[in-house]
Amino acid sequence: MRTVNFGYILQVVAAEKAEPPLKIMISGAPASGKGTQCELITQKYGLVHISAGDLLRAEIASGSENGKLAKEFMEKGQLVPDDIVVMMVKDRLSQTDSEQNGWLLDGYPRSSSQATALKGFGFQPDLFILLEVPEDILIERVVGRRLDPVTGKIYHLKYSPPETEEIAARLTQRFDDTEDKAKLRLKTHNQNVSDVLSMYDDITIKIKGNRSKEEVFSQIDTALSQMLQQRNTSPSSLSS
Ligand SMILES: Nc1ncnc2c1ncn2[C@@H]1O[C@H](COP(=O)(O)OP(=O)(O)O)[C@@H](O)[C@H]1O
Repeated sequence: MRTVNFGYILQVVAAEKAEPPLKIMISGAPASGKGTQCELITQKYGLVHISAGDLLRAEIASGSENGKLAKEFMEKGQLVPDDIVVMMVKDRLSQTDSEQNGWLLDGYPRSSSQATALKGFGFQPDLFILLEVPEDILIERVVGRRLDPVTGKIYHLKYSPPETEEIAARLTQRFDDTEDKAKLRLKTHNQNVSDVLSMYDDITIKIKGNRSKEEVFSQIDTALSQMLQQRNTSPSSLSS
């Protein structure tokens, strides 16, 4: 008589019942707090953080032709052409870790054509987070922003200074974090944000970003945990 492997069957059933992982987009003007909030969100929810800006900086560091071309646009605070950015992001979203753990897409889409392209590949977010911060605060944040190349942690010389002298000594500044370049990036953001929002207006939450990082995260955390709760009590999960 064949023995039934109930353990395997339970695993299959559990896998089928498992909720699909969260898919989140976070958007906002330069220095609106996307990177800082992504650190906190990924720590708590285990999503894969995919930053279009980081992918582009890695491309520049690799010395590739695309990287060289991308840097020309980034130096001017302009959007890097879709034919470079779209495939980079689509390929990263398609990787197993993003599919299994869910993704937190940072700084993409930045135009309606990018949003349409991603939708064409079958990527649709559950939630679109827009961080909103007054422009004068943004400029002050950009010029004081520093990065720790060892940990990837983001600091601000005035608002979030490094914990030790050792960290302070190794901090770097992004080549596009000057006041002039920040104003160009801000102009680019303002030119595109309403087109992008119109693509996700039914799943968008707007969050005031001019508060402590903890207060901003608390509002995002509430939205994400409510979303997970709704999923677990939604008719589909009850019936399945
Ligand atoms: N989705 C995108 N499409 C085109 N260019 C992008 C995109 N995301 C980032 N970039 C380029 O990289 C630069 C840095 O982006 P990012 O690291 O997200 O910083 P920030 O959001 O603070 O401007 C942008 O100014 C732009 O030139």
